[in-house]
Amino acid sequence: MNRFLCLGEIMVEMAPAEGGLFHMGYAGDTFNTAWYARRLLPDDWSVGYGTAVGTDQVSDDMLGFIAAQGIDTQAIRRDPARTVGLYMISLANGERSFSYWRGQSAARTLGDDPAWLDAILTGQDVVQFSGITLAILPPAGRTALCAALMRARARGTHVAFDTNLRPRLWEDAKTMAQGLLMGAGVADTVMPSFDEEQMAFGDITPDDTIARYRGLGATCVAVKNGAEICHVWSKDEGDYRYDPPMVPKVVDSTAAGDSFGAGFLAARAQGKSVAEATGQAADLAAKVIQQRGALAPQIFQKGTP
Ligand SMILES: O=C(O)C(=O)C[C@H](O)[C@H](O)CO
Repeated sequence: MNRFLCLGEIMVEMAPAEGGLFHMGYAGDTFNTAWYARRLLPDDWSVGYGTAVGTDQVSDDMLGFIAAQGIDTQAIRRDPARTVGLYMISLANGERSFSYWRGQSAARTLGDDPAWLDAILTGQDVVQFSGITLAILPPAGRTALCAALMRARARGTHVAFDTNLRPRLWEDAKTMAQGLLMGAGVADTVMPSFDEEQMAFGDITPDDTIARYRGLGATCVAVKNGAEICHVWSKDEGDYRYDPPMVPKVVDSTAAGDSFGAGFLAARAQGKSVAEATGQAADLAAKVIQQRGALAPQIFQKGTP
């Protein structure tokens, strides 16, 4: 069995629905990636999620939901002193903004126990984490998590980092930039978004973004760029450019990057080329942003995209 693990925080999600109502679900950037990866990878891959939740009813319900999605819960620690976080999506013309209630969530303790981290990371073929995974941790937790990922990488795990910038979750812009560099520094594959890299590092072109992460040791960098051309570089295949399909109407951009990451990593994990991986990633993201909420089961109903 091959093993794919995503690490971070899953929250209760309140997504706007018709008639001023909200639909309650469960989501979180790295969990969304796990959820899409589960639908893309064949059965000889296990897809797991690594996090910490509480021991209360909502944490039990969340675990039940995760397991029901076919996602392995063995890497989920229970913390009786804490519970899970919550976020609400607000939409304006298809662009989303988030309000969070996650200050004391159990997932903030993800980096607290290096022995537990080593145990859950051992034997994983691919491990994905994000800028949000790091942002929610205290400084010592960030360092401990990156050190554990570095040890896993040395044992042969492919580590993937989605930079996913959320300035409000970081202490300040300087700490955020340092955190992103630390995360990228332990990763084989880095998946940044160009607009965020411009904001955090003042990049002029996607090639600046690629150069920075290559310099930190990445072997593959896929720069997402909304509706614009996606620039990808890999050590084995060199430069690749992909012009994403036109999306007639963006309904909700939530999880665009998360689903792109799932499409890209699932294809690469199965030995597909950068071109195939980018095509699968961009096609999936294009479908996801035409649906409300982070997880869109309806797009899989008539077969795999
Ligand atoms: O913003 C976050 O922390 C989330 O995980 C909420 C969303 O699901 C995520 O941002 C979508 O990418």
